[in-house]
Amino acid sequence: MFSLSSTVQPQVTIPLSHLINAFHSPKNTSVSVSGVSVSQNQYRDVVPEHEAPSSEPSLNLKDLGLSELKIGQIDQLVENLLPGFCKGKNISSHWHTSHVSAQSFFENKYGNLDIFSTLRSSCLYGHHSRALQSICSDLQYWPVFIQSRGFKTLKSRTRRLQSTSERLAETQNIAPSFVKGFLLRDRGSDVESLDKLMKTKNIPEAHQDAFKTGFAEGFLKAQALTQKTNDSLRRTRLILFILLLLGIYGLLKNPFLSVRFRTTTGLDSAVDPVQMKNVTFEHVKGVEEAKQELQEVVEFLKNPQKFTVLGGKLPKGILLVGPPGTGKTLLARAVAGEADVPFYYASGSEFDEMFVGVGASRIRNLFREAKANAPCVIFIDELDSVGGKRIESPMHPYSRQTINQLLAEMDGFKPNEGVIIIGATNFPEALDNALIRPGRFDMQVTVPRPDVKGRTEILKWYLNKIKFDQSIDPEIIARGTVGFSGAELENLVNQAALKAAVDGKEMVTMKELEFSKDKILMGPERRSVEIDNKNKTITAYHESGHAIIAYYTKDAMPINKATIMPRGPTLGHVSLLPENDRWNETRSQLLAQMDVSMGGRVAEELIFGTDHITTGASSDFDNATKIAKRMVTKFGMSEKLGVMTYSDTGKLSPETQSAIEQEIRILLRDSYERAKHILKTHAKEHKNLAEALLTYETLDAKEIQIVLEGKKLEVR
Ligand SMILES: Nc1ncnc2c1ncn2[C@@H]1O[C@H](COP(=O)(O)OP(=O)(O)OP(=O)(O)O)[C@@H](O)[C@H]1O
Ligand SMILES: [Zn+2]
Repeated sequence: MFSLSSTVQPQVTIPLSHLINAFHSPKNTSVSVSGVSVSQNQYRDVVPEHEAPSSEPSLNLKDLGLSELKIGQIDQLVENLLPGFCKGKNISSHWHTSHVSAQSFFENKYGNLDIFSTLRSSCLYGHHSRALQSICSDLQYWPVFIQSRGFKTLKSRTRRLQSTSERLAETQNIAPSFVKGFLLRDRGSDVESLDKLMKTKNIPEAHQDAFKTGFAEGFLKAQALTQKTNDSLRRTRLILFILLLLGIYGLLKNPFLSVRFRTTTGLDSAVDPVQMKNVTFEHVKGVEEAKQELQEVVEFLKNPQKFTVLGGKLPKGILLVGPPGTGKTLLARAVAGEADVPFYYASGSEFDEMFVGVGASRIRNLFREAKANAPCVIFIDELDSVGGKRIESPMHPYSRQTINQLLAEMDGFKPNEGVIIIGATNFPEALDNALIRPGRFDMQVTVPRPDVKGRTEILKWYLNKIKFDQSIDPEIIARGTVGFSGAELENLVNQAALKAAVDGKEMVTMKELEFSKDKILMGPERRSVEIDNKNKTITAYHESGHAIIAYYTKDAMPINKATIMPRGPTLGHVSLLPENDRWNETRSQLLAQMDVSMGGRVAEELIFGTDHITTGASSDFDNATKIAKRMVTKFGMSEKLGVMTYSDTGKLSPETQSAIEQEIRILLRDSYERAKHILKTHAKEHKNLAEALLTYETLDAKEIQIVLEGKKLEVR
């Protein structure tokens, strides 16, 4: 409230807002003060049509008894109130006031904002802060600036809202344009909906103000939250974008995507050739036939012209087929070494990666480099892993790409272009037929396990590389290592040398050779394993069971050694060795092998009873089942199924599958019965041999024979 102290009027106390409203109330379409009519727009904002007149009764000067005020007096009045306010400042001398109710008073402040912000400007507020302040402190209402913390009245709350809207307005200066637009959008509808909301909620008059305050505060909080969310959203987007860029950069740098050969052993030489000068046919022993067949390839590589003049066509691709460790890779290196040409090594299993197309691209790289360095040898080891039968299945839609690329490359150069491709595989039957047709890998060279003669040569070759006792006869060792491959023989000599070194010996003797042979046949000794007597006894009778069956079955392989020393994964072992190389095996030999395998379980059942049989026979049954299955499905040794072979039993009809299983079951059952019969017949020998094993732990063929003949063994 403020008091008009001028002489013009008796002491009247009215709120400034009422005064302001009175100047502009609709009733006073023209303010006739001292007879001067003043057009309405000089004193009030044009109230937009859509704004409904406010509900609050408006006051007019007459009601306030101020109708006789003259215009000069009003200016004088304002001058007293706000000195300098009207003089010389480009501040209009009329007040903008709202004609809507007090509820929307503060949002109309935007229209008045320039007034209030000017008021706030230092020229007025700064210089006149004392005058304005002193006046308004009487007025109890500081138009905009003083937040009175006294009791809350309707107006004061409105003022707070006003100051709140001021804060909102302030943010306009710092908020980005879209936030400005949001803040500045017509708030009228908010307020109206607020009115409506209060009406629908029947909020009592006394609480409406609190409701509005709460609304405004909530709105402001929401604004602040939105601002914060927007900021964090922007930061997150920025971080994700940077990560994406880094990820793309990393992928492009990834060696897989660069589709170059990786620098792992074996593949980089596929692109960078290796000269094999130091490997010749001299280094390959025991495979004379293979060496013969490859000799002509060496001639061609040494002198391709000789072949082109004659018009002869050399094979583009040579396939080396044989079991693991028989010297296929060695032979390919020897061909390149003999011809003194670059050697490109690639392992089939490393061509294909998880990325589609990498395999085909690596093959293209390989052939491109080789052609540039012709004459040369390309060696692809494990050819079956890249040239395997093409799997027509949705699971492997790209398995054909690499092999098709290989076929295309092989067709892509002429036979006498000076590039020889040598492939090696242990499983020729797994190769795609398109690979082995004429014009591709059309020359096949078998690299078998060496025979006793070949083994003797290989043993001599490697023994000559170490210090060994001259009393050693390589042939004896060769006889005792039937079925060994070149790699196993090399390993045997190497292990013997290590054993001699560990024992501090000067040279390798027969003992070390035997030790390493057992190691290769039965696995490394596990002396540290503590086996209790009960388990030792079971193992002794189990292994003796195998030995007895082997000893008393005509076509079984001779026993080499029996031991209850834990070796590798087993607690005991009986090793058998054919007396000479077996190029083929007869039905009775296969049946004998099955019976020997059954000997362990049968022994446990006969000695300890069916309730005490152990799991120790699982690998024996695997072995026997494998032999029986090959007899029925591969070797045509089943009367019922005849000579038909069944390669992929998974694709057979259920009837055929059950017929095959039936036949296998019969073979195994008969084998079990045969073994039971032998062990029942030789129960005494079985017991003697088990006790000897418990005493001596390991018995060789001779010692086993002595025990089974009922003789005494010398004390060791
Ligand atoms: N006939 C052999 N004469 C001499 N050494 C041999 C012979 N066979 C194998 N070796 C030795 O065994 C090692 C392995 O042989 P190589 O890698 O050539 O066999 P592979 O048939 O290629 O085996 P895989 O089929 O597993 O690749 C050779 O480095 C060599 O020392
Ligand atoms: Zn066994």
